[in-house]
Amino acid sequence: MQDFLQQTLSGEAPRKRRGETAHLRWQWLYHGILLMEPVVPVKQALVLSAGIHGNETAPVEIMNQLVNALLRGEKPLQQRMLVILGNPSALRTGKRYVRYDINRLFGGRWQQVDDGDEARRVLRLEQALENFWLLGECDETRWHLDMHTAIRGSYHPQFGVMPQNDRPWPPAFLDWLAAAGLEALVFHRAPGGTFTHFSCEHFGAASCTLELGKALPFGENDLSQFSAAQQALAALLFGDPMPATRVKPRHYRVAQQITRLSEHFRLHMTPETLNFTAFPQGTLLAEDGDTRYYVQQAREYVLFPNPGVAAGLRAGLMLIEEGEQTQALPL
Ligand SMILES: O=C(O)CCC(=O)N[C@@H](CCC(=O)O)C(=O)O
Ligand SMILES: [Zn+2]
Repeated sequence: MQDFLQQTLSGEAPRKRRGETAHLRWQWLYHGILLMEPVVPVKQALVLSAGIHGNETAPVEIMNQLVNALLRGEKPLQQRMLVILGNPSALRTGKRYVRYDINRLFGGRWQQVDDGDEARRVLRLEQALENFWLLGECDETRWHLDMHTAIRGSYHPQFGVMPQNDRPWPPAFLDWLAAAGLEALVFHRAPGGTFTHFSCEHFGAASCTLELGKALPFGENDLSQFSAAQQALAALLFGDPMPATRVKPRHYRVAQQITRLSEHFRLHMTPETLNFTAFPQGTLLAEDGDTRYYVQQAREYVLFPNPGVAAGLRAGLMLIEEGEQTQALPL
């Protein structure tokens, strides 16, 4: 196999399903799912995924360059690695999803939608992770980097969303995210069916959804904007030098979720509102029939505002910055 992305987009299985270079063995497991293992055993196991949303192409291009360099034998591999292109059908159409947003279906939620390609794909990805982590040694470190791009522009162009739990994050993981150029980290406690929540909750992985700029079609991305992330990935995968950390990421946590409940949902933000726009306490953010969403804390920042989601799904998150005053001020 010469090009993992082209192979995946073709919808065909490769003629040769396994192979090796001087540094590694690879095995094509299924469409968009590739196992790569160094010939010398290692103690790190990484799941690297992109294309969970079919219109988020920059991370797919970045990942494909790295993987193809490994397939050509040009680079050594420092991790046992499962490489995933999440939703091949959506990648082919250039749409976020075909029928269901698969990043809301992990953790068994795929069972709640009518049978379809995307529900089966989530089951396939859950099983792939299970096999991958089960194969490993129990003292392996487990990281999952799921790379996306955002629909809107952002005051922090590159940032991470991380499932929050009571375990401390490994310092090496936080250092890597900072070196990758993430300006902000958003900690989110409520599981929302995302891939990173699933890998963190079920396998104890250190997991992060990386948001690398704005969603654009294939061929329109300026990958030079992501040089820190590319270099940090090359350091992780190949053992290249780590880029210097330019800024320490700011930390936010989710204060409330805005949910679209019905077709009456109204979001009181313009299409130009950027991610991390701040709103003062008392601002009416959205309404849906009798339900109204207001800013509750002294100041909250919006993330992923999207009035067009299906009923029952997240239409935005409201954040507070760690260290800022979190008490509601008197009105
Ligand atoms: O820009 C948007 O509205 C969505 C970008 C995106 O796909 N973000 C992920 C975040 C996943 C997480 O919360 O960890 C998503 O919405 O699935
Ligand atoms: Zn996405």
